[in-house]
Amino acid sequence: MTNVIVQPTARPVTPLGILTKQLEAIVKEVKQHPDLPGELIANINQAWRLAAGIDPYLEECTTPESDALAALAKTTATEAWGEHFNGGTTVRPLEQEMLSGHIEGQTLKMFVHMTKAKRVLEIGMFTGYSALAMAEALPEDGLLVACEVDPYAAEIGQKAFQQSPHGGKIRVELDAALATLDKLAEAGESFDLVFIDADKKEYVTYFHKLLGSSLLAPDGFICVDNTLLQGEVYLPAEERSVNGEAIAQFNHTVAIDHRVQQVLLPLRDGLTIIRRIQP
Ligand SMILES: C[S@@+](CC[C@H](N)C(=O)[O-])C[C@H]1O[C@@H](n2cnc3c(N)ncnc32)[C@H](O)[C@@H]1O
Repeated sequence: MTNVIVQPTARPVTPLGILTKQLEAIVKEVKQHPDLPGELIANINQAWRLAAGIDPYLEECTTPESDALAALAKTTATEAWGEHFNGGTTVRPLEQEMLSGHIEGQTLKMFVHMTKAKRVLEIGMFTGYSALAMAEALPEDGLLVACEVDPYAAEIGQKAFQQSPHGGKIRVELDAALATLDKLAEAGESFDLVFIDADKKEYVTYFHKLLGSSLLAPDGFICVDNTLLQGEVYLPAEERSVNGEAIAQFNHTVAIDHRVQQVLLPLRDGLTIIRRIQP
């Protein structure tokens, strides 16, 4: 019996990925109707090509990931996550699509370089891809504290960290993120860069805890993943999932908070960058 299955293709989990898949289906359908106006068919084809070409082009023009990151992405993609949850191996329903990946990993790594961060906090580590990507940009005496509640995912990450010269900069906190944040705040720990990527329903609480404690350094930045939530945040509210509603409320909370400035980048499933402008 094996607990590993090969899943080479992840399902689309970004607005662009979903749009591309839908356009692809429309292109196929249109091919069955040669009686449609030629200009309409050409426009639909062009729309599909424009959408489908973006992600491969970003991959092509971005610095390749390290061997350690590539191996970790491959390991994560071949785990039988559905079976693991059904069999009780993982405490949460996890899936390969949770991994941030090449472009977002290199973006976060670049942010660590740009901010010259020495202490990074990640809330939601999964198998450690984004943690390792950011750790690769930390100085030798830098530290990344990674919060994860699932022991199985965390173990995969820790094994991968041992294979990287940068893994020694990562400390894993295995517990519910809110408990870890309280513990870190009580210890007076502080971080130059925080990456939020755990439970969408807790994002608002993470945000308030970071700003209301020592956790976010005075000049610190917060990066928040999935702030487009597959487009649900700008599509009609009655069509939203629980996570879509949680992210819509998070985005609104940040937008009206006068202590911060923020920008929502349409990278992958949406990445918001926040900086504190007053205590
Ligand atoms: C989207 S994944 C993180 C992906 C990771 N940052 C990456 O780029 O590969 C979210 C992770 O957060 C973890 N998580 C969810 N809720 C949590 C909580 N309350 N406390 C700690 N971890 C949590 C999940 O177990 C999951 O591994």
